[in-house]
Amino acid sequence: MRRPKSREFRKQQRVSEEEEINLLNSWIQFQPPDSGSNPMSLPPLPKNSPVGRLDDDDTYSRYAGASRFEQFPLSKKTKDALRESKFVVMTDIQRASLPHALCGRDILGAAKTGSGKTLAFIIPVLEKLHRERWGPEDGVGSIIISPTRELAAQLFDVLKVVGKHHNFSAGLLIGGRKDVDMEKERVNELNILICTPGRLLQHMDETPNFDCSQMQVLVLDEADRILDSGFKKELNAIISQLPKRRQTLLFSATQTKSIQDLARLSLKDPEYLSVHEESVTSTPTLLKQIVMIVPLEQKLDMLWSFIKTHLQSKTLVFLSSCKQVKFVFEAFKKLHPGIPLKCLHGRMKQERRMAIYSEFCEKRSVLFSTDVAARGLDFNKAVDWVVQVDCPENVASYIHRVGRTARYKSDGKSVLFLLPSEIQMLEKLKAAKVPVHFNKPRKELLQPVSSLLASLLVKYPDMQHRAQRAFITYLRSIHIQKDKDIFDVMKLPIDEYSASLGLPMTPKIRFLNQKIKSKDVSTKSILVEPEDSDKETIFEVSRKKLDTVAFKDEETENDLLQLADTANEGEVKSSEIEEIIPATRVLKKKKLKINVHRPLGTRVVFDDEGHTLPPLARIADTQSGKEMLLDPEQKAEYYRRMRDDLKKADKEDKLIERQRLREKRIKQKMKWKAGNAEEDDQDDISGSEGDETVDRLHKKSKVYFDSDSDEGERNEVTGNARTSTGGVTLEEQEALALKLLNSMHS
Ligand SMILES: Nc1ncnc2c1ncn2[C@@H]1O[C@H](COP(=O)(O)OP(=O)(O)OP(=O)(O)O)[C@@H](O)[C@H]1O
Repeated sequence: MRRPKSREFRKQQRVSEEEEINLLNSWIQFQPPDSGSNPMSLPPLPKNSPVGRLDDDDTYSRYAGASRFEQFPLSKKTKDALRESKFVVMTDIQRASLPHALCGRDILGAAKTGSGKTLAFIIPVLEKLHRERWGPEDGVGSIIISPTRELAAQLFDVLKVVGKHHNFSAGLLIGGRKDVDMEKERVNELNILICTPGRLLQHMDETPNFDCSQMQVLVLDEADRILDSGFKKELNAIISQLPKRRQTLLFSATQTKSIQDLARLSLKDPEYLSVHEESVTSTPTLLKQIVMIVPLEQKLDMLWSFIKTHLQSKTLVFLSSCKQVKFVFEAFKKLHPGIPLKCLHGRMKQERRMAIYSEFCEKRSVLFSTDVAARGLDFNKAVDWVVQVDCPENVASYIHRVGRTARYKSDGKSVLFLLPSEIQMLEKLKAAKVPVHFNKPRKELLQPVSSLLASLLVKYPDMQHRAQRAFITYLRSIHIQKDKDIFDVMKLPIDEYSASLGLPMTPKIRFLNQKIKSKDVSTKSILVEPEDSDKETIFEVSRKKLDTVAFKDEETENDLLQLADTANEGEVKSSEIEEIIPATRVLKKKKLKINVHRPLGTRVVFDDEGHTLPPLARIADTQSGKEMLLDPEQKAEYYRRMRDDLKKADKEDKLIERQRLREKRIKQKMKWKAGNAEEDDQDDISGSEGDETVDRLHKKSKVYFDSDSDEGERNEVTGNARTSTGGVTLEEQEALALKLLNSMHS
């Protein structure tokens, strides 16, 4: 009951003060009511002050030429915070948008990445609520929506810095946080919400009495992303619950001009401010952008070589799926490149995601990421390199990814690996005013990694699963791309790619089976067979002799990348690309190694035609006989049972691997205990307790896991309970299979 009264009171108060407030325009000495001062007794107007409402064109033009925050009619609290944070001179987008935003107009703001768009909407939000004398009991006054959690957290940090002298309450509402109940209790007390669309909608749907009917300013950061189809449903639902009378601010480096998109937001006579539209380039001027043609099967070699030759750089690597990120990160980590590696993707727990983000801000390292890190993130301005291993889905995505470096006044570099079949991307970049240098790598610095990966996959069976998943998801990501001019999964050298990940055999790709069957010409056919003399030069982009110019920077000596032809920027012809010499399949050179330590039951068996057979298939073959397989019904039954057996065998393999890991951990624990026991021995000669512990540990090590549990999650069960959970030993498994086959045979 207190709230309506309070709003009513404020309304009356506003009416009575309107003239004065309008004149003062809250630009100095204004104390909000909750600071303890009497709101009715505003300080007198300073003489000759630049007074006047900001919502008339006269006043707008008065401030349009201002270049420093100090010159703007902002509240003292905002000004103080800006000055303390060393924000003195405004950037182009701030200078262009602030006068309009402070007048209460709707804005569509577009400016290059790293050009200060965040302050261009945080300041108007603070000023609007400040002028409205917004207090805790007024509830939600502004909602700022960001497409990703990390970006939302970053915006929250900026808000805390610039709004530190104000008395507003603000909340960060993002998915993946467990304290949603606590949020529900407090969300109505918050004045500024910074949120991701999903979490905001969750509160709108679930939080009792969640009220944003008084909201004044709605901000969409990375507006084109939030308005695109991925967030369509959420955004429509959100908009339907917001008051129509509001100010709406949309910002992005790649702004949408789609009438349909904008219509959904019911903008009122918006100002379209694209401050860099006339600029020669659509990317930051201090950004050096390189494109290299890298065949799919050599991407990891190239990435590995890049990392090894840029150990002093902070590098952000983009891959197209979580599973690729996981695989490349885990595999490279095991190979110890000599620089810390990190990974970031949407499947990680939120706390971990935030921790990785902060760590990467602080330390020189290589961060492998999906597009969760593509937009808005400002890693302390210090990313040296952005490496796009997989081609972005479109030019906008390219611009945002490279925009993680060369922010504000810093410089930066980026490199994009393009497949020969993705050459059309160059045309699109050129059309979008993205200046790229076409480079070829220095082959003497290349360090192939595929054979190392193959060994890794033998040593760590779980890595094989990761590699398979990475393989499939990459192909799927290409398959589902909309832009078929660039992405064509049928042009990919699938077997070679599989081998380059270290996989012994190409995994089955169900979604492509039909297509692949009908594919009679592989991509190899479009590649020209190299002449003998060229056979080793697998990374030559063209056989044409080009004058090569070294890329001049502090890392020139070690630089893997070589500028092929500066005059050739973005103008590589497809005919040249077709001359790329195909790589020899890595596995051909690899010596066959037999791993005697491989766990029982995991040996790969091949049939006469070279196809892999599951462990039990061989037994089936010897036990069954061909006649039985000729009968269709029996055959179907046989296959069904065989499938069940294979599932069991697969579970068994997983179980063994988990057990192996667990035993390894226990051994380590024992070692550690033994170390401690040695120390203890000096005081306690009997040492019996230590022995008991070891014994206990031994007993404990005989555990079975429920193989249906999620990856990484284990449900331990005791030996007695194992049959009830489906845990069986390998011997039992094989005996069962034999029994089954015998019974079928008889
Ligand atoms: N007026 C200013 N003076 C000094 N530094 C500024 C100013 N405005 C912004 N910056 C700094 O510039 C960097 C980039 O700003 P911001 O993150 O707002 O860019 P952006 O345009 O939103 O980029 P993106 O398009 O990638 O989201 C930040 O580190 C920010 O602190």
